[in-house]
Amino acid sequence: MMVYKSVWFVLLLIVLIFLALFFLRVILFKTGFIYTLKKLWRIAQDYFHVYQFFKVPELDESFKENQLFKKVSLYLQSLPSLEDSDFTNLVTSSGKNQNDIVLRLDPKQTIGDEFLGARVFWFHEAEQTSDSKARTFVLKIRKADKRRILRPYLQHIHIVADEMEQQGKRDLKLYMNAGAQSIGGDGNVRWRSVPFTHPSTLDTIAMETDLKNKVKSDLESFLKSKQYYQRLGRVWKRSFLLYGPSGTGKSSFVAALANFLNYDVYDIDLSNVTGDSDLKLLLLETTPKSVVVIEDLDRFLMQKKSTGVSLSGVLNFMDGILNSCCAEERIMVFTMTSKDQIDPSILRPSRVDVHIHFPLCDFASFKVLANNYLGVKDHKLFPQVQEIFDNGASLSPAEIGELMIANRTSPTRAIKSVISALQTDGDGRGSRRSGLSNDAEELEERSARSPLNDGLSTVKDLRRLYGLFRVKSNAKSPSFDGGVSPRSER
Ligand SMILES: Nc1ncnc2c1ncn2[C@@H]1O[C@H](COP(=O)(O)OP(=O)(O)OP(=O)(O)O)[C@@H](O)[C@H]1O
Ligand SMILES: [Mg+2]
Repeated sequence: MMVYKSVWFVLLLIVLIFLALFFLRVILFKTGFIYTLKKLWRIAQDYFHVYQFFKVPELDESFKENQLFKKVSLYLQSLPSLEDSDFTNLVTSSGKNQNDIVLRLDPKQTIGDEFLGARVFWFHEAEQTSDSKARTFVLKIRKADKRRILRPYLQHIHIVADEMEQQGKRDLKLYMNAGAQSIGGDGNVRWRSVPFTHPSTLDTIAMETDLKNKVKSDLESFLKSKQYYQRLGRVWKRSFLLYGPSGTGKSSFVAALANFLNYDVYDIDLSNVTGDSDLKLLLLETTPKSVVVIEDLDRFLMQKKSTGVSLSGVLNFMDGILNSCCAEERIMVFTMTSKDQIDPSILRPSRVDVHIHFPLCDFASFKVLANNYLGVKDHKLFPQVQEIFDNGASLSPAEIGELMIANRTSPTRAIKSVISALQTDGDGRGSRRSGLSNDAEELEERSARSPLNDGLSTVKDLRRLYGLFRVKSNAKSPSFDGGVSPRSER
């Protein structure tokens, strides 16, 4: 009887021990008791170390964006400790894909990072100035580790951030020059920015395939040629002159360039520039890896009223002589309707590296548009469309695109509306093919033209309805007026 009782007692004891262990495990692992112990241990360790603090402000002393701040911001997003920390901010990406959720360091948050066996910390410091945007990242690093790891750690941040940029994880920005009135000593900057979300890509631009491939390989070789440019003592920039009638895709091409390269865009409005030195300062305040654009340069140069920017100011700007600012890659783009009345010095060889002509739509471009807008690769009406194009009739891609959008529910109706618009409005402006020429060497021209047709048409209705197409000047884009013979263009 006694043995029987003690067996029961032992069994009960074992069950109790198991239960106790089970509850202890739950308490230790599920309640964060261990985590708290670890944290206390780390705080105790930190207490006995001497730390140094390195600040990375968002703006430098001349209120220019600090590139290191951008890189640190990107780098911190990649840290697993940000995801694992007690709390952090979830924000929607301000970039192209607004459905993306990204993690952002909270102003009250400190996160750790490990590098070469050393532990470093990052936190935010928001400075309360008149400009509420003044933010600073602070790197906290043990004094004993500083000499060993600081430099390699900063290099590591550069490498990781550059990789992330190349993978398109950087949110691109569109900068616009704010005008003289907003530049002051109180921290106001020359450039204002908004997220750059233009969806245009080189694939969605309708242009000759050969030309597109040449542009792509030109850009790729530009990206790889840092040493080459340095050896030649030349500014590491590439410049493009885009010319062609309104609505042929020049601005869309600029956006496509930025998306292709993953570069920010600086859009210079010359009417907001007070003078040549202001223009230089604007260029000085652009950041590397950017596309700097001046739109409608011909219109500006031919304007009667003076804006303070001289031709030589523009030429210096185009040459990017400010080597100090342009040591790193920049793409410059100038757009214009036509090169005909432009001062020859602007077109001098080597001033602008690549000239690209944006013509009115031809059949090949039409097919790209039909694919983009209607999802149609082939259609029974295509031969008819081709014949009309072959006879010289043409419209701008913007006009054709609008017709397709308006009739997008029925591809057949859309193509028919394009056919009828080409027959009534296709005024033979499409007599020049697109071309890319290095140092102003032009591609051949086509001479097919067709008579101008008067009368109200869908395209004209569209023009009136949307007011989409800016009529720049009668001399430069006569075909939009309908009253001037297309032969007088060019
Ligand atoms: N070559 C093209 N490929 C694809 N879409 C185009 C093309 N050209 C124009 N479009 C469409 O037409 C619209 C207007 O084009 P965009 O603003 O790029 O023309 P633009 O040449 O800059 O005109 P402007 O000289 O009036 O500024 C855009 O919505 C664009 O999508
Ligand atoms: Mg444009």
